[in-house]
Amino acid sequence: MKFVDEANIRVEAGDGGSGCVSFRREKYVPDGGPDGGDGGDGGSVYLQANENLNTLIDYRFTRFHMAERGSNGRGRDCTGQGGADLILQVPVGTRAIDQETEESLGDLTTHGQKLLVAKGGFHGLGNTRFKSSTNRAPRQKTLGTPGEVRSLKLELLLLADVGLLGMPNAGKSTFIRAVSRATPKVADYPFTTLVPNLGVVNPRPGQSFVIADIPGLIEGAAEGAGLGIRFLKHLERCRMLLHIIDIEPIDGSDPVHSARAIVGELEKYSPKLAAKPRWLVFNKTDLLLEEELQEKVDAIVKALDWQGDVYTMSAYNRTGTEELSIKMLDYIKSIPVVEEEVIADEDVEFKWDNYHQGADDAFNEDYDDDFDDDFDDDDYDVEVIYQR
Ligand SMILES: Nc1nc2c(ncn2[C@@H]2O[C@H](COP(=O)(O)OP(=O)(O)OP(=O)(O)O)[C@@H](O)[C@H]2O)c(=O)[nH]1
Ligand SMILES: [Mg+2]
Repeated sequence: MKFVDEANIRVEAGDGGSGCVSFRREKYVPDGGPDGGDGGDGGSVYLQANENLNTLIDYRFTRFHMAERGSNGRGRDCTGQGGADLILQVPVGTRAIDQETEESLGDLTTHGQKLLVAKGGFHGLGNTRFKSSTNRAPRQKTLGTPGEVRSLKLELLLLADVGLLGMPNAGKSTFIRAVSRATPKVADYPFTTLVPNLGVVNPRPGQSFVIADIPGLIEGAAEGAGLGIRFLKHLERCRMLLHIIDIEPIDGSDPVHSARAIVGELEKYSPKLAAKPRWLVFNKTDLLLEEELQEKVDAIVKALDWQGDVYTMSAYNRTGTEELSIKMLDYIKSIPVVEEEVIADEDVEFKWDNYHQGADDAFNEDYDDDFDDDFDDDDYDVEVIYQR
């Protein structure tokens, strides 16, 4: 299945239905009062997280999504029907960004979570709402307000506890293969991994965590070198990072230089991500003799002036990988869960009182005392008068 982690869509909420101007006309009731109903509210557009989905591919094909318009009000005090909401299902881990303002509207991190992305229009008022002691046959009504329209960028962020970081060929995919059932491609050329992979690591029965393998980073990635840094966004929700360093690069490059480059790119991408707990893991220990190994590790750690945790492993031979998994599990359990900032579902609240108040004031200004039977030409389009 193709892995799509970004999609641009346009969402349009429904407009509110207009109010109606109508008067009660029945046999023996020749001059009944106003009975024009309000319009219905327009439908809103929501995103809803669904754990059964894992890509945004559908949104590449269908880009326009519209909720229903509210119906207009009708005579006999009939309120127009509200437009149905449109609920778009997206994978858990989706982030919605407003393309114009670049503002994040929210993250959908739990199954079933809903996020309002375009609010439906408010309904217009029928002429019944405008009746008063001084105006018993009002011919005012209001139009519904337009629904919100937004261009959205959807981004799927993988939800993993541990993120793997490192140069191409460091052995990230080999590591995830060693500790989980994930089987990403492994090869001796850079940029083997082109899309992120997730693996579930199960070091002890009933206890597991998720690890994310992303494409390798190189110097200048922030400026677009290699595959760039866009995959780093998948590490934003990780609780810790594992920086994998090839201790004996086949191309003879300096591991210290490479490690610094990775940290530099990380900082350029996001200081918040760079501040996450990070462990150094030296891979490919099988290529060195034991004494040589310790010496080299010490030298690199010293050159990097690294104070944090250091581990060594051979992902290929699977030496040291199990111990590392157990250490990660214990560490993840020991750190408090940082609650994701969940933007609460916004209630669609309509300020009926004020709205009505405003209409009333406008009416009082124009129509005080002497009743004027003129009405706007606009009113004709929904005027309904029942006569028998
Ligand atoms: N000798 C030895 N080779 C290893 C070890 N781990 C990985 N390799 C080799 O290193 C090469 C690259 O491994 P990958 O796992 O594809 O590296 P990667 O970090 O995922 O690379 P990209 O996906 O390109 O970023 C492969 O040829 C692996 O067989 C190890 O522990 N020892
Ligand atoms: Mg890889």
